[in-house]
Amino acid sequence: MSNIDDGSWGHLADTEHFGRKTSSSDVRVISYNETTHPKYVNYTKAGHCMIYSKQNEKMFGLYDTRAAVLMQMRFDGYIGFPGGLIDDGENTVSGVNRELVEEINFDLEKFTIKEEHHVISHVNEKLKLILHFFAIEVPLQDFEEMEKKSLSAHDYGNEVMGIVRIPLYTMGDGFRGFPAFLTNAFAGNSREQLLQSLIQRQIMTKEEIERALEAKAI
Ligand SMILES: O=c1[nH]cnc2c1ncn2[C@@H]1O[C@H](COP(=O)(O)OP(=O)(O)O)[C@@H](O)[C@H]1O
Ligand SMILES: [Mn+2]
Ligand SMILES: [Mn+2]
Ligand SMILES: [Mn+2]
Repeated sequence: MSNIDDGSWGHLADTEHFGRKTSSSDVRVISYNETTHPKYVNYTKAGHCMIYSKQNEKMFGLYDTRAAVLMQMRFDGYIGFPGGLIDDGENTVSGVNRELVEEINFDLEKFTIKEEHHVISHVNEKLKLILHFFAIEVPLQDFEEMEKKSLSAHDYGNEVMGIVRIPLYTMGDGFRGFPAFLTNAFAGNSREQLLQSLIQRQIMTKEEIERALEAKAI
């Protein structure tokens, strides 16, 4: 008998409310250095990172793969990026690097997330939560190495239920592939972070993203 109905959150209780779905109206873009303003000193900060490797392979000889992009199936059933809550007093990028080591066994000897990898930050006034987002491009060989190493990450099998690559192509029926992927439940504002960075890192055009968002299963 599963224990989901005992209502307890255990040690998760102090952060579980951050995981609840919020409407996009509660979240607005904020500049990275604005987040260092004293009024945000009591806000909880989180940082997540998109690791990707551009590639021009054709899937089944038909569909442009564009890039290998790493996301994860989380313990809460949402899809999200590796990363997490920055500890009190912890430097933001140090916190992101720590979370990447915990969650995907990131090799800090090879790559470290720096402020130059920053893509966008959002603030959720309601939750008093700031969500920093980074993206780092790596060679495909290193990307594949990371995927393998992620299986022996400390949080593999608890916070992280596995990693996924994202299908960035749209198949013949106009829906399966990327549009179908976007119908998943996403953690925090990770869906927005994904779309923003695909455009910013020139993996997809704004028009392609809009088409994917409008596509309907037939
Ligand atoms: O990929 C993401 N992008 C943006 N926000 C996320 C992502 N994953 C989770 N979040 C939000 O940030 C909060 C903390 O992230 P996470 O659950 O990864 O922390 P942890 O790894 O330290 O436990 C989550 O409760 C959720 O609201
Ligand atoms: Mn954490
Ligand atoms: Mn974590
Ligand atoms: Mn996490």
